[in-house]
Amino acid sequence: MTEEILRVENLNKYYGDWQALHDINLTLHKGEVLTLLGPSGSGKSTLIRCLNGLETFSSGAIYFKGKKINGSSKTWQALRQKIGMVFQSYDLFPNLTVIENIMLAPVKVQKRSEKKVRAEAISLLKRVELDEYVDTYPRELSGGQKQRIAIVRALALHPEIMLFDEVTASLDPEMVRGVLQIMADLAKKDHMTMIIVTHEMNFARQIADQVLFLEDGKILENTSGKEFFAHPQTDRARDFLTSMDF
Ligand SMILES: Nc1ncnc2c1ncn2[C@@H]1O[C@H](COP(=O)(O)OP(=O)(O)OP(=O)(O)O)[C@@H](O)[C@H]1O
Repeated sequence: MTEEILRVENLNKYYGDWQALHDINLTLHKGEVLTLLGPSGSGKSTLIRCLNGLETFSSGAIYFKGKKINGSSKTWQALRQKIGMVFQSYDLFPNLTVIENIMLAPVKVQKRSEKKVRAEAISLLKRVELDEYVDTYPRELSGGQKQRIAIVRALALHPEIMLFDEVTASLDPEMVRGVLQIMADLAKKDHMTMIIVTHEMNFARQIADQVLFLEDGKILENTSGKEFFAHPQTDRARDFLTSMDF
């Protein structure tokens, strides 16, 4: 069995009196890809944000490589370098160039050698075919390019797990494929451990080792990708797949 990277036990999350997540349990091993699927408002973003400390949770526990995460901000600060996150909105710093965006945290936070970080950033940019934009500002890039840079920026921190929250949702259709291809490459070639929230069902089917299907903050199905797409067990999941034209 490969190493356990992340385990969530009985996680509950309230916004005020209202419960957004109910008793969430999941386990993810090194190199596995988990996709979080479910209708709008089912709690996918809330869950992924709890996993990197952007949201607090009300009860339950999260373990990173077997170690329980205590909720202190210091613990999260250290952990966040191991947990790469890419959002729907690219969140690049507008006043920094592409290379400055990528190098900022590895140099300033991780205190790694500037020369090495730069060389690595350039090789990552080559990989996503954007090395000619090293000194460009984000405003001069397309949405798809910005999203590829956001992925590179997260990878430059050498994360042990990558979280992707609807990273193609605001992209023009012709930009989507390039971004999904990079994510597929990370899974297949780098064996990156990943959690992906996506509405791209064909992509999810290709990439998911594990699927969690959420509705109203509850896990209705937790199964292999193969099983979920071939034989969804619940009417809700079948309806969802139909509504996604799948
Ligand atoms: N900060 C907040 N305060 C109160 N309620 C919130 C907050 N954030 C999210 N919610 C509610 O929690 C529920 C789950 O939202 P969440 O964004 O996690 O769903 P989702 O599955 O990611 O949806 P989508 O696919 O539309 O992004 C929704 O009903 C939402 O309105």
